[in-house]
Amino acid sequence: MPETVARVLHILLFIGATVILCVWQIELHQGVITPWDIWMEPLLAVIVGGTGLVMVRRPDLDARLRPIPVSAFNLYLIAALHLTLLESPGPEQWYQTLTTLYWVPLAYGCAFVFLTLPVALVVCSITASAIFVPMVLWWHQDQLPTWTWESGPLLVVIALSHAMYVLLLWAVVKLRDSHADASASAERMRTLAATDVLTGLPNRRSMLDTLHSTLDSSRRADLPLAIVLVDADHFKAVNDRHGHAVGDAVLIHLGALMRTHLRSSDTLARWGGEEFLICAPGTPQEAAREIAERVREAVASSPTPHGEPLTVSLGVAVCRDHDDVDSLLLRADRALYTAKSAGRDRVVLAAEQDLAAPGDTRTAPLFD
Ligand SMILES: Nc1nc2c(ncn2[C@@H]2O[C@H](COP(=O)(O)OP(=O)(O)OP(=O)(O)O)[C@@H](O)[C@H]2O)c(=O)[nH]1
Repeated sequence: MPETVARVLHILLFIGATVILCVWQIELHQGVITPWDIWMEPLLAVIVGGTGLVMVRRPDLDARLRPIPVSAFNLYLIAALHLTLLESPGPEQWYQTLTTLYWVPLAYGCAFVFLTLPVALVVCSITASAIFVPMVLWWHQDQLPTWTWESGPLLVVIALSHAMYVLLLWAVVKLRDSHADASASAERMRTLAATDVLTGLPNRRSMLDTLHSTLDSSRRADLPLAIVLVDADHFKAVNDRHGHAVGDAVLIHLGALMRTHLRSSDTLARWGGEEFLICAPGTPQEAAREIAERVREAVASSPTPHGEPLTVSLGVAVCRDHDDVDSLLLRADRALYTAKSAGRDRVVLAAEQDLAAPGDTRTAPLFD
């Protein structure tokens, strides 16, 4: 996102420099250019385009460079207007004043696009004051000789329209910021809703979404999908002996430890209580067994927060043709149950267990 913003600003600067050069050429050819614009317009184009170039080459300087084209543009307009009023008292003053004034809202816009809101407001106030205060004073003292009596009301109308531009820009920036805030807090809420508070891992709800989408994509790509249900052994005893807080610390340790032994493409979630679930896309049966064994060994051999040995039992299921998420989970759960019954601290594959006990109909409730 910040790169997109930077790219848009670079494009704006290059287009801005090109437009200034076009205006310079048109005014030169039509003979309506002022003596100062003969050099001020190309100088402005060089500053604007040059800043864009430096920004592209040195993105680290972006924030420091942003005020340069904005200040140059605003200062140019203030200078051009004052020079027009002081140095060009002929009939062309009217034309030159108005052509300068209609560029000023663009300078306000640049301030809001390139600078922070408070700085932009300060820049716009300075520009508007530097333009309108002397003009009104001169008009009031009848020092604008070629202007007719309509000049006064016209000045007021233009000043009001400029105030409206600034107000509108302020409103747009405020709306944009509040939209960005709302998007960020919606994103935060989405993350919170999908995260287990204790371990920071994806929670059951989020894992169910992952399972459904991974099953679909694995089917489409004709890739194997394995899941591993992991359950801490005798965890109740940890709580009973060391207290719930230590039990919590053990669960956090378990989640972090297992995460380090999985690929980045695998998802590890807290499935509930002392149960974790691994979703391993693109994993056939033997590889799934290896993952489960690796996790089991890592847990058994790592120091624990409560200073006692900790083991886990694991049930592995690889998706078959007719499996859906529920049946896959059920097979992993049965394999885990077998691992527990067989003495814990072991890995059981659903496929082996299906063969060994085809009549097993244990159907523990899997979903809340
Ligand atoms: N500290 C802590 N304990 C939890 C949490 N969630 C579940 N538990 C505890 O985990 C224990 C699970 O106990 P059991 O279901 O009997 O299982 P177990 O003692 O691990 O025995 P087996 O699974 O049969 O090896 C219970 O005492 C729960 O209170 C949690 O978030 N924090």
